[in-house]
Amino acid sequence: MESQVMTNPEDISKLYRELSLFPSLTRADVGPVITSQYGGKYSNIYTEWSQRDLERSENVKFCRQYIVFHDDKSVVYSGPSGNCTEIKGELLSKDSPSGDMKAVVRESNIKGEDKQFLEIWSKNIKVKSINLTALKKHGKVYEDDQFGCLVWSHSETHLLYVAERKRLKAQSFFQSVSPESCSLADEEEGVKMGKEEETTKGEQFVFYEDWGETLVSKSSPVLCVLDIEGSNVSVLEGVPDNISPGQAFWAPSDTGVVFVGWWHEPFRLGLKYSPNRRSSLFYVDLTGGQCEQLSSGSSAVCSPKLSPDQCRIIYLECAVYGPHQQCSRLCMYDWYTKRTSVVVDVVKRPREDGFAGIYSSSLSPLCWSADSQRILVSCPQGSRKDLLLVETTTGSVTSLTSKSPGGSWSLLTIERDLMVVSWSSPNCPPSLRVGFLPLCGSSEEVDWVMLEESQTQPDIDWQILNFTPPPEQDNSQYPGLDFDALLLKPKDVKEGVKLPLIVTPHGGPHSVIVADWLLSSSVLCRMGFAILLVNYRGSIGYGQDSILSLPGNVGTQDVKDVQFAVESVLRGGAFDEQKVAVAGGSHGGFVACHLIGQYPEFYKACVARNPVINLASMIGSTDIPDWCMVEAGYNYSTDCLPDPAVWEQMLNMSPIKHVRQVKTPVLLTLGEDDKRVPPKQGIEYYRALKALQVPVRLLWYPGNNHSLSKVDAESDGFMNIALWMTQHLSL
Ligand SMILES: CC(=O)N[C@@H](C)C(=O)N[C@@H](C)C(=O)O
Repeated sequence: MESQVMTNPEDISKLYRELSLFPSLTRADVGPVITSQYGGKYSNIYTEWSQRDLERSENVKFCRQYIVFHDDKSVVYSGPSGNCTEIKGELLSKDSPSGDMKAVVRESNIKGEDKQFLEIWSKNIKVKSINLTALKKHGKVYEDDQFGCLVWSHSETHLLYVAERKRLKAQSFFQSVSPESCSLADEEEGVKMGKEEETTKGEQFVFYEDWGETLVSKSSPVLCVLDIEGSNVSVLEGVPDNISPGQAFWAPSDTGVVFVGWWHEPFRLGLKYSPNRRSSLFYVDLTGGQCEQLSSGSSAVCSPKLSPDQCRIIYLECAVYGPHQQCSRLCMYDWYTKRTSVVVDVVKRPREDGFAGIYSSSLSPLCWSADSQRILVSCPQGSRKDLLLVETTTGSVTSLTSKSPGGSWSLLTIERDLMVVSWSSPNCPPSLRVGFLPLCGSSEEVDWVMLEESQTQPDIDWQILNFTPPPEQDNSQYPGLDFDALLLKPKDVKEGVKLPLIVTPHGGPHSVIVADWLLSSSVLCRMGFAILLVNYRGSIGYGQDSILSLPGNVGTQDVKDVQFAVESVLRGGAFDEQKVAVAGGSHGGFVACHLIGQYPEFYKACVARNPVINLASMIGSTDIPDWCMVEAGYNYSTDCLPDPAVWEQMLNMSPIKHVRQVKTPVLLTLGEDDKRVPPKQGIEYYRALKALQVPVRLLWYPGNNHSLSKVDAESDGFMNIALWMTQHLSL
């Protein structure tokens, strides 16, 4: 049969290089309203983008500003102001509320040592640069999305951030005290500060727990405040010792600080992709150091945001343990009445109007309407990501984008009702758009204005397919659930050509693939493959029942859904059933390895990134042992001890159980530093396949964690995957 797939490595790498140029939006801030001398009103919009730089093997961050003239209801004129500028060394940055100042946390390597500085900029002057490393009030500043923040007080006199708690310098019992033992830089700083650094003996090899995948060496965060005038940093007192604080902001009138506190006793569990960790909202008073718990303490909360009128805090809440990502509750705490209300509850099944619930672990940095009555949330609704508008008094939810072209809408910010969003789809890289929020009660559509267009890829065709599982595969506890898949295929297919098909189940398993710009899928599609991305039952975005239907059924329900979707698509006749491959990462790798074990003749090539191979052996080494038990159908508690019956069940549900049947050549891509699904999982599969003489190739990426997303690992991984597919599908 004739093939139209690109097979030459030079051509493939050229195509990858071309499509990897498209940047993604990571942040936008709207500046204050300025009235021009002619009476026109405008605001500057600051945006940050991220782009792969294959030459430098790194992701580069750059910014670009735009000017938007408006009349508070609609955009009158807009355009870029100046070109892009690369941002280097900035860990965090934030303009003050008035827009007059900017704070930056910067890391700089001075004489071979990394130092952190907190800078204050005003007009064209860096007015302060405080050497946080030399101050030794705390360890490294947290720059991550989980705990990190950099927040101006309402008065613009103080800054709040999170850093690692200060640890005494550990020394050997046999350390001889000599001037050479401390570095010159330390000595100079010690002299400047007028004090010697305190040390402790016998603590050198003490184990410090951390918060797991992507949060390695983040163990005991503390809240820190800079008094800008006095250049004085203090670590806030009053936060309970058994709590790790983060996501902090200033309380109304700057009387104290509100934060999320995660309990870390009896031990820490991984937080990444895991918003189901016991946590609460807290308030710590600045004067007395008194700490008050604002939410129940029996749930998991995240992403609190204060309303513009400083009266209410909106936040997300879900159950502790259970599926790692679930349908969230949107809750509101009234600062003055101290009452909490549930604005939007968990949705079990999608409603008539299409609303399927809130699936998010972070609201955008600003998400309130100017009247402090409404909230904007961008989250998956089935296989698309929509912008939802929530009325906080009634809890009514309307979609601002469901009637717009399919794709993915992500809210970057909203300020004085001017929304800044990123939109993309499988054949269109991210574009930047702005639009005004319609007035309360109005059914007007948003008039989106494009600030930065992107290049549509006319050669890529995509659609969302819906599947109803056959009656024998219906879930008796959660009957009548269906699921979706995204299908990408080359637009122009020559007469008589049947396309090879790559099947991709996502990870999680409680996550989803939305109709977004997906680099590797778009390159594979441009090479000539069709790609089927399956949102099997258990994915988020389809109601809580769908999520709950999977735990206890992994390795069967998810696997059968994917196989059903593939076989249904093949029946259409457009694809070559002798050229079907499967590729997935993490739980997606678990599903992929199950598929080649359970359907040994079906798949001609398999790729698995950091796959879950054996739940029973993973539980002792992952940062999320609870996940292994929950997905195997058990409840988890921190005092669970090994139980042979549970281990047997976990083994029976794992892909390793079916390895003897495997015939498909397998490419494994593993991250040496993966804390989530440790690479020993992949090695277990590799050894079994070797013993069974099944073709297997293992790629080992040092310095990479679970996502294998460093630019060199990602690009090398892509090339190897593409060539593995072309080789084993005999293209
Ligand atoms: C909750 C979680 O991290 N689960 C992993 C086993 C997983 O499947 N991760 C997904 C998100 C991935 O694609 O890496």
